[in-house]
Amino acid sequence: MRIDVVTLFPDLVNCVAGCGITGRAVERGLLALHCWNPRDYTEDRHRTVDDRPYGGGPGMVMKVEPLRRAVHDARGAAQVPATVVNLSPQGRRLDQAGVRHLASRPRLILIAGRYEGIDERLVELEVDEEWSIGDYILSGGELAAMVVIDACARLLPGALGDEDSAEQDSFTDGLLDCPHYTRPEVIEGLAVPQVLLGGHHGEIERWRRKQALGRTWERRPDLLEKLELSEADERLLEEYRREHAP
Ligand SMILES: Nc1nonc1C(=O)N1CCN(Cc2ccccn2)CC1
Repeated sequence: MRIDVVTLFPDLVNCVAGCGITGRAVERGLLALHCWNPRDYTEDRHRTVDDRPYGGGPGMVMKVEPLRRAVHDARGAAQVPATVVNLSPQGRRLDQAGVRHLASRPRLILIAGRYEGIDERLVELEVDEEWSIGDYILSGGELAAMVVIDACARLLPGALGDEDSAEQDSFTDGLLDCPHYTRPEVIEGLAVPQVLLGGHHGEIERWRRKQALGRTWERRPDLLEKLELSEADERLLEEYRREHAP
């Protein structure tokens, strides 16, 4: 998978290529990451990428031309056609289904805007999809782009080692994760649940599934409403509810 990012801060975005699962995906050739700086596509001596908004108002707006030239060169850097994505609070809210959709594209060009935003005509001329990583305002699209890069990289075949794929599995079925514990067995009087110490794998899996169902019910009932639970899951959840009734 190739991801190009149009950004005024390539050093920030390139951090994902240097460590962790994303760094390993790049090392293994699973993911190619390239940044394109609109400032390199300016033609004035001040290298201007933004300007005042028509109609007045606070802040600055990113100009079309430098962005468009950067997108054009990003498109031309590889044969495979790209899906151009603008990261913006106005975009569709990103969830795991959205990540699966984006990770299924052979190429993405992510536009990381700054300031008050980008001239709407760039969106009309070049952007295929707009995505938001959440209903809050960042200082720019770079962190949002890095979230997309990380979440997509984890879905690339071969990106996760065994130690990571379990974590991925626990989220792909739409439930929150169960609690996790490691040594020592007791901290400040808080003991690890006995079932996890007994070595009975069937019981451990049952307990973990029940905890995942129960925590989802308690913390994110909206996620549970989207799921068709099996009869076994319904029974486990009912057991959890009985055990945790206020
Ligand atoms: N939340 C988010 N999920 O994706 N991106 C964000 C996010 O907050 N930002 C900050 C503002 N940037 C510039 C901007 C402002 C207004 C309209 C379009 N672009 C984009 C990226």
